[in-house]
Amino acid sequence: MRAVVAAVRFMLTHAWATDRRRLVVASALMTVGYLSSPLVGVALGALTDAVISTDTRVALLLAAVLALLLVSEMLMGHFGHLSVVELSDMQQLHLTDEVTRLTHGSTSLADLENPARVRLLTSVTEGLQRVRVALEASLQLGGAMLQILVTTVIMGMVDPWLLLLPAAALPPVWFADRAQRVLDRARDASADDIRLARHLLSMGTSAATAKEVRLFAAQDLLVDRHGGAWDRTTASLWSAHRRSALLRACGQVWFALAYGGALFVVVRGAAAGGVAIGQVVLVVTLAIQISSQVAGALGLFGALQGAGRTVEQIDELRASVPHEQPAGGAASAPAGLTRGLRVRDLAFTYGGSTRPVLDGVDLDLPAGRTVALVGGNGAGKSTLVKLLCGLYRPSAGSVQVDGVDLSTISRDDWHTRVATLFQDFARLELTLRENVGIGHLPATDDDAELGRALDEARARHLVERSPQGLDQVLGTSYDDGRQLSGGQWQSLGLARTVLRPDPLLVVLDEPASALDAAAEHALFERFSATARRTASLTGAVTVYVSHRFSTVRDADLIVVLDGGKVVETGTHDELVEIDGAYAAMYGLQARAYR
Ligand SMILES: Nc1ncnc2c1ncn2[C@@H]1O[C@H](COP(=O)(O)OP(=O)(O)OP(=O)(O)O)[C@@H](O)[C@H]1O
Repeated sequence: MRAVVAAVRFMLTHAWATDRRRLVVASALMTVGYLSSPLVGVALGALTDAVISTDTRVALLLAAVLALLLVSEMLMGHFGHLSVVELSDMQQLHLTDEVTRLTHGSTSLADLENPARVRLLTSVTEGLQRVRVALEASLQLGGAMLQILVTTVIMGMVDPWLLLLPAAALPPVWFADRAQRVLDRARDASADDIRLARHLLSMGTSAATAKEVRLFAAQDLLVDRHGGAWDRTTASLWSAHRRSALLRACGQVWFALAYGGALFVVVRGAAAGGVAIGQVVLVVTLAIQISSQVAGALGLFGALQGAGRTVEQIDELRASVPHEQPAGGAASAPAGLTRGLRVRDLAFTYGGSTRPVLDGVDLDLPAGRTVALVGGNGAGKSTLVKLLCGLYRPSAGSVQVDGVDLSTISRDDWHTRVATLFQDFARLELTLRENVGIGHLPATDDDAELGRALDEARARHLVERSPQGLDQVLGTSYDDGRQLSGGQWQSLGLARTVLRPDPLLVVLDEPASALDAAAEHALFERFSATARRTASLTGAVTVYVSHRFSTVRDADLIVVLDGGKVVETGTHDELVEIDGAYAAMYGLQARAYR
């Protein structure tokens, strides 16, 4: 019941704010349509009496009224639907926009990796389809309630016992409520399988993964797993639908018994001579109507319960995203760095795990310097980088920005001062302009600024060789889209990074893993020039993660991580001198290249 109230309140408030004239017109048309049905019963009863008393003039008049009422009953709902359909589309669009905004609203990656939140998002996106019909269902439910009320009053005027008939509809409402909950629980429980099925489908159909799928001949596996996920989902939903239908049937059987009782009351009255034939016709007509009215209202009730659940889940999503308070703290990031970044006794454990990935990390990353993070797979390099970027909150300890705890700085503000290029940077199937402009959105329409970034990244030729220039769409999904090679995408990624104005932290996390050693060296040379310029302007710290020691050796400071702890720090020469973990890794790679 609570979900129905939530749905009706949301739909009507939103429709009123969007287009109140259309809402009023739709409500009026539907009300006229719904009220026509009980009036048909009244006209039919009166017509019967007029025919029996051979009053032809009244009978003809009533026949005309009856015809009008029947036409109105058929057409008003249709015109009501036409006036409300556009509003319904606008509502669904509004909610879809809001869900998209809420999905992007959380600045912490941990929220996106939280299984409960991911499940909630799946249920909400599935439920958005149901919301589309909810405005019309709200108006129809209002009309149906009015219709039942008018029908009851008319029947009560024939025999007060008949006033009890609509009360007999309460148990079916209760059963319908239970039935809907059974369905909702099954839908929520299937959210993981639905997500898995979608993921498997996109793996098989997206160009990015299709080559591996084909080369590993994994199509059958994907199809089987996809089928399995859908089988589990449909089995669970079918079983829920069966239980739900049984519950609804219990309510309907109950109502059928009450309906039979009502007819018995009237027929007995007619047999005793206390009820006119016209009134018997009236009650039989209304009693037939009321059973379909109650069944219709129950159906609408179910649809609104589903939509209301989605509206409540969107509220849950809204509550989980901090809106009023800026994420992180209220302080602004400094204009420039003089001391640099300090990491103090930092520990981090991923949600759902008890094992810390970083533990007791202490580091000084001096302003204006280049720092390389090295270590074996899973040592914690990327995690440390994400903590420096403010994408995760530390489990213990702190990151300090010129002595100010990063957790007290507004996260949005900090993010505008961080320039990154990750190994899995986003390759957007949008225009070349947008792919670079996302590094600093205000510059998206500034061709000169984009040109500067593209020059620094040595990617200008990509624009020159594209028929549409900066407005060339990238990717293979569109007819006129242009696909780029791995290295060309990398150059665009770099242009995006250098477009960021005045960064305080520049991060390159294995951006060149797809490049050969010479290309990686060229990339870092280009990047070092930019890093030096940025460092002189803002004292920015540049952190890069790489497994290529030919690149690493040029860093001002090298940090060696192992098992989530810092095991060595120093320059290349110092670390070779110590002859520890770094020297061993460097020696191994140097021998391999000899
Ligand atoms: N999102 C995540 N959720 C849970 N555990 C994670 C997540 N990301 C990484 N880990 C775990 O944290 C540990 C450190 O991973 P991280 O990616 O920081 O290592 P890395 O040093 O960058 O490794 P590589 O050189 O292989 O990229 C690994 O054991 C990994 O399994």
